[in-house]
Amino acid sequence: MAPVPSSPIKVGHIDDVQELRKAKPKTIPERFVRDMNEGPTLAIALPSLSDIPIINFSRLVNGSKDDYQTESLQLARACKEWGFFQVINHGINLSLIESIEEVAKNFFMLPLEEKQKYPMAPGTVQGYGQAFVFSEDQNLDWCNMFALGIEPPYIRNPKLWPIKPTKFGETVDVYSREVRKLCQNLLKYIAMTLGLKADIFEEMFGVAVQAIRMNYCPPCSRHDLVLGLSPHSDGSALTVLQQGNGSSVGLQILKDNKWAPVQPISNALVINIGDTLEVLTNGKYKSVEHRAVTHKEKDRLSIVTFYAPSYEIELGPMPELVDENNPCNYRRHTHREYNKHCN
Ligand SMILES: O=C(O)CCC(=O)C(=O)O
Ligand SMILES: [Fe+2]
Repeated sequence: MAPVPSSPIKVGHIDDVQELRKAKPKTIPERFVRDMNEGPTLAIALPSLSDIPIINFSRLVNGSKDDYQTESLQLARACKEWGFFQVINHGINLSLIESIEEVAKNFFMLPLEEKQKYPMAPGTVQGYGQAFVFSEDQNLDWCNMFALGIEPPYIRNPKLWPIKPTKFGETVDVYSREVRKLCQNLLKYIAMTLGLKADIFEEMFGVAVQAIRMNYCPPCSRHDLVLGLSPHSDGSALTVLQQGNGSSVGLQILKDNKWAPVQPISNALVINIGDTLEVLTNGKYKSVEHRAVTHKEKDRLSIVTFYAPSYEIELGPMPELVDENNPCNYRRHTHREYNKHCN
């Protein structure tokens, strides 16, 4: 997570979107209104469920040699051509998937005063509010967010850990430990698809940085005018995204310069390659832009884990992936340096 900026910044008035929704304003406040004609359009031939690669994790871990090879090829294709995939049989207990969703939803349903006990200070990324608002004239997303630093322990801010719902902290901790293991394992299989030794990333990353963000987008009567989450790519190495059961279809990823919706698969997790892995792989694996749209009647919850190397590690394309046919495409930087500019 980005360090706290040293000078205070002015972000202007930020409406809480759940409160706005309750107040049913006749028009959407201007700061939320986006120019939907700007940028890429929605894909006409929408991808079907099977288009965005699905990785059966248990076949990578416990499958026969053939299973492993098929799945591993699929994983390589996903990282190269899509930057996104959905992982099934990931080994995280269904009850934990349900519990994190329940505590997240219950948190967002608390009265505003309760949630505001954990405010996200302007320019910072932990607590309740809207992340990435850095100026008074910036557009806002139709989304409430709650974010916490998880690992290493020094990025935790105990004052921002809610005491309600009662099981919140405990559930976030248990869930985050499981997701951390999944990230470490996925990175092993990803390394092997590149012909690298399995623990290359683990050795390189030091004590990896991990953060969780919960996004809640209430329905919006003018969903054609607002965005749940602006287009961005993630600064992480890997991102693990859990889409709420019964939530509206909101995530869209950029594919061939068109927005392609990701159809949720029950109990699956969506994984995407972040900027850090794109740099390390010298651009072989892609960090793809994505956004979230809102729905007229349905709300949407997503629970997102960002997994990245320690802030102190210097990052650049791995020498194994640079040669005369693949010249170095990125300059070296530390993860901390990178986080000053983006997330
Ligand atoms: O809510 C989603 O589907 C997208 C979340 C996301 O991209 C993020 O939090 O970085
Ligand atoms: Fe993202």
